[in-house]
Parts: sequence; C-alpha cells; structure tokens
Amino acid sequence: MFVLVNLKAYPCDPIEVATAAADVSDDSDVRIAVAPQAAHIDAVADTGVETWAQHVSPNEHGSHTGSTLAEAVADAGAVGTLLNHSENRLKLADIDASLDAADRADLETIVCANNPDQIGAAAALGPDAVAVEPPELIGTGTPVSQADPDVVTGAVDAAARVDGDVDVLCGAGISSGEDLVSASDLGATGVLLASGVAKADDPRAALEDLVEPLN
Ligand SMILES: O=C[C@H](O)COP(=O)(O)O
Repeated sequence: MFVLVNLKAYPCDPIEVATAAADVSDDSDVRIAVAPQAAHIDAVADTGVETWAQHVSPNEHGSHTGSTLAEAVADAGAVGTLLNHSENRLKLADIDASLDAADRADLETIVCANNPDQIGAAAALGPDAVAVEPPELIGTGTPVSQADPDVVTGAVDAAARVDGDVDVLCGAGISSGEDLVSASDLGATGVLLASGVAKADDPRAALEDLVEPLN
C-alpha cells in the first residue's frame, strides 16, 4: 500500500511529520510519502522521506507569476505531484497540461476526483494513479471505506475500464490501520490522507497506528 500524507495548509511542523514518515516507512514495508507546502519541499526532501508536491501549474518556464513549476518542485526534491485535489480543482485542459508539465519534470502523478465517473475521465488523461475522494467526507474522520465503500469499488472499476495500468487510491477520513486494510480490501492500492496525521498530537504514533496491521 502507498500512503500519501497531504499536509495541506495545516499548521503542523512539516519536518517533524516528514522525519516520522521516513522512519515509519523504513521500519515497515509500507511506502509513505509526504506532500508539504511548496515552500517546504526542499526541507522535507532533506529528511529523506519521499516528497510530493500538492500541485503543479500547467505552465512551462516563462512569464507566469505565482506559478508552481513542475521543474521547480522537482529541483527542490519532489518526485511526484497531486493534481486536481478537491481543494484545488482544475479545468480539464489544465489537468492535461499539468500532467504534461509533470512528465517533462519526471514527476509521478496522482489526479484526484470526486466520484467514479470523474475517475474514469481522469484515468483517460494517463496519470500514474487516480485518487477518489468524496469532498463531503474530507476532514471528517469518517473513512470513505466505511461511509461510502461503493465509491471506492466504483472508482477501481472505472479506472480499470479505461486503463488497467492506472493505480487507484482512495481518501477522505482515513486515519487508522483498519481504514487502510478496508481500502485495500476494496481494491485501492493506496490512500491519500491529511488530518489524521497533520492534526494529530503525535504524528509519529498516528503513522505507526496506520501501518501496524500491514506489518
Ligand atoms: O488530501 C487528503 C484528503 O483530502 C483527505 O483529507 P482527510 O484525511 O483530512 O480527510
């Protein structure tokens, strides 16, 4: 299973979370990556944890003030990027162009989507993976795997119909090892999570709890 911890704009210590994630990943068989704020990518990557960007712009080098260039996040140490998170929705043409930008910079890609229909459309754009997240469950602590298992199995089927090579993650409300096992049982090959770790009093303990059933 792949666990991608999105720190969003939470006021956590990105280095504390990254260091814990690197250690827990090393001590388990679980691939764990952290997606910090763009300004923290460099420092987070220095901890040795697999580091992702939360977003990259569709732009190439040029006059694009405020852009987050794929090339820049790769230079800072990111190896992948989320795209189209429900808190940073993109137009279809921009998802496509951001995927091209990520390809140019050799970044792995996960395109997020709300539901199985959107997952099928996202998979058709050729990312490495897609992530289904019902927006109403994000940050609630109620796991998608429990509240809406059909959306996970529907996403797995929708992606497989379009391109069997595209991995499917699920996210929203995931915080425990039990949630991770349920996600895997539903066919997901990874989870995208945020508040369960970024808002935890003890992020290391939260990560250890997450991977415990897989060890
Ligand atoms: O990117 C992560 C997802 O939006 C899930 O967030 P959450 O784990 O706080 O529900």
